[in-house]
Amino acid sequence: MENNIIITGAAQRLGLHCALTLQHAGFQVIATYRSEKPGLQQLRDAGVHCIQLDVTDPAQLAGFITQVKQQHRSLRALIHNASDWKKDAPFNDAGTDALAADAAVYDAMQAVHARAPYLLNRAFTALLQAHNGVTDIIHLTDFVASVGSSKHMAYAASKAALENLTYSFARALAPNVKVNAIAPALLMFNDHDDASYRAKALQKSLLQVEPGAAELSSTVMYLLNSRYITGKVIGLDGGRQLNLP
Ligand SMILES: NC(=O)C1=CN([C@@H]2O[C@H](COP(=O)(O)OP(=O)(O)OC[C@H]3O[C@@H](n4cnc5c(N)ncnc54)[C@H](OP(=O)(O)O)[C@@H]3O)[C@@H](O)[C@H]2O)C=CC1
Ligand SMILES: Nc1nc2c(c(=O)[nH]1)N=C([C@H](O)[C@@H](O)CO)CN2
Repeated sequence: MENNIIITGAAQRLGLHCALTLQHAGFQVIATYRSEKPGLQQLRDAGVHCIQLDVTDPAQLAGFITQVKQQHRSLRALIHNASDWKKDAPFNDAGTDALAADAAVYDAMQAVHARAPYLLNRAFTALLQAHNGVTDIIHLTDFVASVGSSKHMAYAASKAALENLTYSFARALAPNVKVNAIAPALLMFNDHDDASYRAKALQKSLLQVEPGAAELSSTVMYLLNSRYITGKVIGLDGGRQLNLP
């Protein structure tokens, strides 16, 4: 029986760890990636089918959907991990190009975090429903979807849109397909994060730790193994919402 799982943006960091975890757990992982990364060799060595895909490119998205439908009769899960953590452009209401800069950031965030999951979920609904047994859609959102962000407004708004799509698809696709979101706060720093940033970021949660990629992968496995969770947002945030002054 096919046990295919698609995960997007899986060439590095959280997505890479998750794709390898799923493959080693016996699923047949289809990992999409935008640009070549060292992690792709690990995926290929593990037997993961890697497909190049910019989820914001209409032609590439259409081609990917066609390819998957031609090669597979069903899907066990669809995991939307691909993401771009873009900062808002600096406030510059005097500049003539400010509007263009703001529009570019806003459109890019909506395209990767909301438009692409919406289109892929609808394109693959039949494959998810064709699987023998319960199936899953998992959206990677963010803690800031619920509280906003002063420096990543467009990013946070797009993750909030994805969070809302969780509710809509959960209602539309039950009972065969479970649809949930995972909303991390800090899971993994970036290499360029300096000591000051890291200290400040750790202070934001009650638990004050950087848990790493395994925290996400184990939560994905938990959702895949659940028979009774749908329409939920699972917060992986160290108690950040309670870390109040
Ligand atoms: N790391 C953390 O602490 C947190 C992560 N999250 C969320 O968890 C998920 C994984 O996080 P993380 O591993 O840090 O993510 P990354 O920032 O490492 O990005 C994941 C991948 O998304 C790919 N990507 C970006 N834009 C596109 C696109 N248009 N089409 C296809 N792929 C694209 C990137 O490809 P490329 O390399 O080519 O740019 C990258 O490999 C994300 O959704 C993120 O928002 C939320 C809160 C905290
Ligand atoms: N696509 C990404 N989204 C986010 C990242 C990241 O590295 N890539 N990182 C964060 C931060 O860890 C934040 O949660 C804490 O500073 C948020 N989103």
